[in-house]
Amino acid sequence: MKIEKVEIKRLHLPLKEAFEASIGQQTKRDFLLVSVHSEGEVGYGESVAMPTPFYNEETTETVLYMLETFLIPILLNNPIESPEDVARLFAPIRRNQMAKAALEGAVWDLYAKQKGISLAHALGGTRKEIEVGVSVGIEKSVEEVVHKVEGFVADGYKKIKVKIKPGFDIALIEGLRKRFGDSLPLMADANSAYSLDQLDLIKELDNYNLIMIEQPLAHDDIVDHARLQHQMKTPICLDESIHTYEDARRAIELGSCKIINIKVGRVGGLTESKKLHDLCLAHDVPVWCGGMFESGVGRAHNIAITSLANFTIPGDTATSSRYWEQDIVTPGVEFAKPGILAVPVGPGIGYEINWDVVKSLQVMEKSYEQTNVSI
Ligand SMILES: O=C(O)CCC(=O)C1=CC=C[C@@H](O)[C@@H]1C(=O)O
Ligand SMILES: [Mg+2]
Repeated sequence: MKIEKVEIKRLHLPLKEAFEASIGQQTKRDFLLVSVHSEGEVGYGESVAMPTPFYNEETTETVLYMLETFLIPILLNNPIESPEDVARLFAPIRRNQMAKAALEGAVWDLYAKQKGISLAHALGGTRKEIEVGVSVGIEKSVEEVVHKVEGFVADGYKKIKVKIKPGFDIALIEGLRKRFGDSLPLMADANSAYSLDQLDLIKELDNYNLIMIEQPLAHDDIVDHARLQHQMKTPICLDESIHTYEDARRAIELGSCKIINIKVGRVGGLTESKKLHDLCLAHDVPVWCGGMFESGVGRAHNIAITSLANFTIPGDTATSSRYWEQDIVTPGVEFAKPGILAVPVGPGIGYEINWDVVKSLQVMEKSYEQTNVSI
């Protein structure tokens, strides 16, 4: 397959309401929609980097820079047989996982469309439906979060993830358990807001039957997490600490976690996500698909990867209407049954782009064709 052209559109997509976590507040997505063209077919991918480097080191601007300067020229100048070749071509470039994933995801979609199969099928997925969880931000009071969760439970979401930070943690979890009882599938995500100095406080969370605690300690740590996991019965789940298959291998070996959140962008794409999935399966470590407030394009990629067998925990693959007044795909990503999304069976991502919506959100557009630049 020869990639003839790559297009990038930068879009500003406002969230229905602000979302707060310990790392700051989000009010809109500022992201890149990437299209790759070959032999009349077009594949789509999405950059999930945030505009600010508070979740990880990448931003919308760094992704744009890496795409233009290195990744797109490499792709345009090297014919590929399959999407796995893209990961191999990008391997000499260190990190910049979200930039790599945006382009690699578009090639996976293109590849599946050329073969006339769904992206899920191309990835080796077997599920026809996936269970869906929802991520709930920090609010001004425990009551406000409880109220939000009431709505999501009524919608049928299969897992509730609440954001915690020091000062908004134990009372919140206690309030939720009081209101919904012990059977509510509940977890907490700290986005690295704690250190081992707060060990006693973190250990208190063991009393609330949480499915897991996501990334309680530093974003670049696996050693302290291992210390913590050895002293807690609640499974620790790693998010920010895992960027590659090798990171996961080391974390599993150390006992730093019992669950891994696979975010396709954070680990550099679908090929690496698949490898990570297989590694975790071999070690009896369940995985789930985390979200980055994706538009329908990124959401469709997340649904496809979640169709693999070891994605046994509902992911943050909420519906389009959870975050957007109008998504950029049509139809929007919505439940087939409460809490359940159908895995699309049409070619590629299985959703069409709504170009009128894209046009209304677009703040920049660029196109790249074969050059003589060699990297
Ligand atoms: O996309 C979703 O629904 C989940 C969003 C979400 O919880 C997160 C996205 C990005 C950074 C964090 O705030 C958080 C996470 O860490 O998982
Ligand atoms: Mg997280």
